Amino acid sequence: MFKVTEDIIYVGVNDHEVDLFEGQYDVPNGMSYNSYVVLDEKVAVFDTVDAHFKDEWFANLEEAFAGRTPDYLIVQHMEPDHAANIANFAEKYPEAKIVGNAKTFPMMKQFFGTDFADRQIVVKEGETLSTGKHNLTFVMAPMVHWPEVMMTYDTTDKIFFSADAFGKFGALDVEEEWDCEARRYYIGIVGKYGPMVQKLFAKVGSLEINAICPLHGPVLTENLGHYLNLYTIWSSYQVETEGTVIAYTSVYGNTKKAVELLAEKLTEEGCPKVVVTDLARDDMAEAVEDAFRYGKLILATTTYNGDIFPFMKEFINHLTERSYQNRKIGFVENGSWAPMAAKIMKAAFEKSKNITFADTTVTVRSAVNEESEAQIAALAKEMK
Ligand SMILES: Cc1cc2nc3c(=O)[nH]c(=O)nc-3n(C[C@H](O)[C@H](O)[C@H](O)COP(=O)(O)O)c2cc1C
Repeated sequence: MFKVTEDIIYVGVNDHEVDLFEGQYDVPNGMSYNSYVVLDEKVAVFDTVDAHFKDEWFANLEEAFAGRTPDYLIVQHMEPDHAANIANFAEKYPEAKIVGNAKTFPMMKQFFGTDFADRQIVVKEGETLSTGKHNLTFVMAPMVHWPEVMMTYDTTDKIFFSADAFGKFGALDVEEEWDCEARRYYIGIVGKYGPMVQKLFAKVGSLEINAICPLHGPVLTENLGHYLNLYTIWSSYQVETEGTVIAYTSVYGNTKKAVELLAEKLTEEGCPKVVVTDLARDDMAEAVEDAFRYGKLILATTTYNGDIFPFMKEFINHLTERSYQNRKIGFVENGSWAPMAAKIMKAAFEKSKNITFADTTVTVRSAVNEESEAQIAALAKEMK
């Protein structure tokens, strides 16, 4: 627990047990599930926490309440890592009203069998809830990243409660820099919804904000421009860092040899940053994060039973599913009798916006030879 401001207290929890966050993300430094209390004439609680942390969260609440009882539970997001304890909270604090929007309560009924009809406060865009000194204005943020998400601006302390936006992987009791795990989190969880993040920014961009209180990761209190700038880049699918990612798969090492040679040539050609990732062994979410971070991408894979290798297929799907765009892509294919991987990979991007393709395709027939070496040198020149 800690004070965000004089009246706003952090009452969230850290989770170091979670094996795969949201069922797919490896989170070596765990996760935090954030919840906040506004202690004013009235007491308001922002969101609950994951089901496994009811007792710890209740203990934090009681400590923060210091003998008072809550008047409101504000539900900004219904995903179970935040909403799992709504019913427990409602039972423990029967006087508290549940604040949500028109999309919140039907989802609540689905998860808990009740929508607390007699205790609802249904809010709309721009409506304000006063707790006394604090005026809480609600900002709808549909599909950032669920339909019912809303965020809240406290006009008094100028605090922006940002739901899942501005969150990151990693518990709060682990010291780590923000950008990498926030980028992997954003691209993975919010990446598909860039246009909705842009719509949200159009609404809140002019607000004076002293701190951002997300539902995961640290409360952001300094240099807020840095975070807003990154979200602007990420949500508009722009290149954040100049460089070239080589994402590859290789069964017996020949495609890998081609990739290693290509990485060398790229560096010789003055490429500012070369990132190489083995899609079968490296963290897939990290590879996806890198593909969105840098401006150029080389996909290198084996032809595999007349198709492409499974990890490459999965990787490309992660990109196209998140509206991967505004990038340049090059291909390295391997095939021992009928190489066709480059054609298949290129076709996967036919609906993607503003993608340019390198003129050179590297075709390795089983193992690198003089011909494919020359193609590798040519591709490096195009993709540096
Ligand atoms: C299970 C399996 C299936 C393959 N299917 C094809 C194929 O359909 N067409 C083809 O030209 N090569 C095929 N290959 C050969 C690979 O594309 C590639 O030439 C070979 O694995 C050497 O590359 P590597 O050392 O990077 O794995 C296959 C390889 C494996 C292991």
